[in-house]
Amino acid sequence: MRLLALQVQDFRNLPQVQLSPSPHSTIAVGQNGQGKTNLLEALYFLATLKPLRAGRLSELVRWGTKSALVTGRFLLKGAEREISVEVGGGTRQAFVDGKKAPSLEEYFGGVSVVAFTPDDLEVIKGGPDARRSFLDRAVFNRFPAFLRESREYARALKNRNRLLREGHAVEAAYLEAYDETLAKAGARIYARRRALMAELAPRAQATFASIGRTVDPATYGYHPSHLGGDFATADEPTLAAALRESLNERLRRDLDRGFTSVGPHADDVSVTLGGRSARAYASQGQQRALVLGWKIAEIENLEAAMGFLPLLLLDDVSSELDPERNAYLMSYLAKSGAQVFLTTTDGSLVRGAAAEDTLWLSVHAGEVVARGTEASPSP
Ligand SMILES: Nc1ncnc2c1ncn2[C@@H]1O[C@H](COP(=O)(O)OP(=O)(O)OP(=O)(O)O)[C@@H](O)[C@H]1O
Repeated sequence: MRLLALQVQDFRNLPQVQLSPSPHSTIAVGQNGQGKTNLLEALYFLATLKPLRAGRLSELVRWGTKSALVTGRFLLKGAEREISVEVGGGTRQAFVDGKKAPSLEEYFGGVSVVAFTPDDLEVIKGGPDARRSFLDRAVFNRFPAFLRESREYARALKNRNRLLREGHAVEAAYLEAYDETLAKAGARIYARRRALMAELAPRAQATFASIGRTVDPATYGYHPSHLGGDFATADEPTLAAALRESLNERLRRDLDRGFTSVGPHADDVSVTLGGRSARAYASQGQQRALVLGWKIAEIENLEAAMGFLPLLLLDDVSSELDPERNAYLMSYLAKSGAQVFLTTTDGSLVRGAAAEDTLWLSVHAGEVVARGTEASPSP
């Protein structure tokens, strides 16, 4: 997969950007607050239809304008394909080769992207919400149908919660029908997350072992809470039955509280170092290495599953890592041959990822200017 051309119009502070990225590294350099992350976010949004930073869709549209448009021309398995996404009025519309996309699967069609941002540390430091959304981005990358499936689950959950808020007067048979839908959709989410973690965790553990500078092993795990039975081996109908049973058991409490307390929306990811919670015990540097281990595992896993590397977006990551781990990452990127977009306030930090054909961009007040293709940044 390769991005051949990118066009951005009225996305955040970027009025108009048109560029032909390098097959290897494209590096956007600029001072703080100029639009570097916005450029990566436009690309991430194009490839996933999800904002990179949490928030409302309307935040993506440049102030004073009605809609934003991002278009990318990709080379996928030897054929060229253009996808675009338009955001306006709080909704988004996806297009394939200029026509409305018939389905999300059709739209994604093999396009895949992995982003590294300073916010990724939330997977260690943040709460379960941040960890779930981190996990789900990886699940979606590996199984694009997950976007539709997780929406089905969210819809079923919203309906059930609405009923629960109506309280004990709700007819049991009515609620049972909702539980059935929720349990089936929930079982699919469990199975997708479990499949992703089974592939990813061993790779992430191995990468961490080579960059963590500690003999303590890392573990990355996903264990649904309040779910009986043997989660590791249960098939989907068994998972659905187990979830239905848990929903039943907690019904009285859920009716009192007005929301559903069990299901994939309440799960967490655990990251440990030397058998202890990484959040509580790992140092800052170790926490960063744990995240880096996950991300590199994600890239390798996608390459193994799809036969090609995803597009990589790195937002100001070099300033977050210590020199040794930064050098590791840069040489990994250069060796991997992946197509990479990096942002930085200081070009010298990412020079290790730059090849002869690196495209250097300068970003200032929403203007993105190509400074040419060269092996090192011009002054
Ligand atoms: N919808 C919008 N319309 C116009 N401008 C916006 C919009 N959303 C954000 N901005 C502006 O975009 C700028 C931030 O851009 P961005 O986050 O890309 O900065 P950056 O170059 O990555 O900076 P840093 O190095 O600090 O991370 C801010 O000036 C912000 O006010």
